[in-house]
Order: sequence, then C-alpha cells, then structure tokens
Amino acid sequence: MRFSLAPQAEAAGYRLLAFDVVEGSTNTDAMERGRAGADANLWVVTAHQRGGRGRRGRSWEGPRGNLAASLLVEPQCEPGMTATIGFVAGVALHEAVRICAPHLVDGLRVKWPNDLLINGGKASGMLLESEVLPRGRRVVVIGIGVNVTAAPEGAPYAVASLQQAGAHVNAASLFEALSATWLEYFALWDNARGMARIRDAWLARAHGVGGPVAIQFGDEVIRGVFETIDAAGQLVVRLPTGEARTITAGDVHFGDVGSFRGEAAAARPQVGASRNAARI
Ligand SMILES: O=C(O)CCCC[C@@H]1SC[C@@H]2NC(=O)N[C@@H]21
Repeated sequence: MRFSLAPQAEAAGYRLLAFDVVEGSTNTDAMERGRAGADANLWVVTAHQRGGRGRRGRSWEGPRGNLAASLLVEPQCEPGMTATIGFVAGVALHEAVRICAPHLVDGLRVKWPNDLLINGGKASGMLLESEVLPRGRRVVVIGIGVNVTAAPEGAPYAVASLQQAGAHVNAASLFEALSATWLEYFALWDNARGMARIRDAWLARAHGVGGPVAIQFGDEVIRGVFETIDAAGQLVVRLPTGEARTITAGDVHFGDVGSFRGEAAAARPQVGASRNAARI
C-alpha cells in the first residue's frame, strides 16, 4: 500500500516513514527515532502492524489493511496539559473519517478518553506515550490504530470497522486525510492555549454526554451522569448526590450501566509509561 502525506502536511514540514509490515509497534519505532534524535512531526505508518500495543499493557491486533499510525511531536505546553493532545487526535480522526466516509457521520462519535465509535462499536483506539529525553527534550508519540478492513474478534465490547460499516476507504486514503486534519486541529490546540476550542469540538462529537456512566476503580464502581470534560480533559461526572466528581482514571462504561462490572473497556487520557516518562 502506498502512503503519502497530504500536500499541506508536506508543506508544513511533516515527514513520513511508511512500512509494508511493522513487526513490533509503530509507537515503539517512533519513540526510538525520537531518542535517536529525529525531529518532531514525523509519522510512522503501516497497514500491517504485528506487535501493536494498547492502553494498560494490552495488545492491539492489527490485521493487514488496518491503519497503525504514530506521530512524534514535541509540544511546548505545560506537562500537565500534554494529555489533552489526545483530544486533538480524536477530533482530527473523527474529521478524517467524516471526509472519507460521509455516510457514516450520524453514527460517528468520539468516546472518552480517546476512542472513535461507529454506531456504538469501537473502531479506533489511541496510545499516547511521552518521554523526557537527554537535555530535557520532551517528546510525545500519539499512536492511532483504526479498524479499516477488520475489527478484532472476541473483544469484551462492541467493535466496528470502516469497511464493514460500508465505507469505501483504505488505510492510505484515511491516513492522507488524517495528516491534513491533524495539522488543522493541532494548530487550533496551539500548545494547549487553544484547548477550550478543542474541548468544544470534542464535546460536539462525543458519545454519551448527559447520559449515564459507570467508572470502576478496583472494587469500587461510581455511577452518575457524564456531564462534560474539563479544561484538562478529565471526565466530569454528576453523582446521584448532586456532587460533581472529576475522573482521571478507571474503566469507563457509558449507556446502560446497570450490569456494568468493569469490563475494562477504556482507560484515562493517559500517556503510557516509558523510560524517563512523566505519566500525565
Ligand atoms: O488500547 C487502545 O485502545 C489503544 C490502541 C492503540 C493502538 C495504536 S496502533 C498505532 C500505535 N502503535 C501501537 O503499538 N499502538 C498504537
């Protein structure tokens, strides 16, 4: 498959490394290149990733034809705001899918923290990893996995893929669109100075706002109403007592929460651990 950047991404200085197969993880590859001194704004992509990693140490299945894309960036924001970059990626991916498959728009939603749903099924997940490199250079890798041709079987939650939903799109055309929409929303984010606008854009596309939510922390389950996300991207839940609670971590389930037993469907807007990593 032949990947290319959108002309505006190329003009903005973004670079692309595309591989037929990645035996490991595109996130690992992008981070290693950062450690070796690669400049930021480098995409590492493939339509066949064999050692994909998901959140919370899970693996991420990537059958041939699905998109695995990792972007090395060097944000200049406060470290505490770095995780908000995941919302930029969420909105950019939503927009790229809308461009490539306009008929899906009614069922296309972002799910806190970083998933994309098609008609309620998970079609994409993201893994953000950050590292402070020697001489204080702070880099972040945003890893985006999209079920283009196929969704994994046996997942403990509903899944979806673009082609199974009737979209005529492949990993290369989706990636090209994403490289353009990323540019637009990353500029809007403006090193977190524009988070208010990203937050609005994300909330306008979000699944489950105003509806029931359950979050599990260990043995404890908190139930309430998903009210909003705050300026740092944390989930704000209105408890039955009327009190608002801010959630940064936990397994989250939206919708009919009566039978929720913490099926580990989602996590926090987290940047995974790595050497010298600031967990955010
Ligand atoms: O658990 C999740 O939902 C996150 C999945 C993230 C998968 C993507 S695929 C591209 C990048 N490379 C990886 O190894 N993981 C991310």
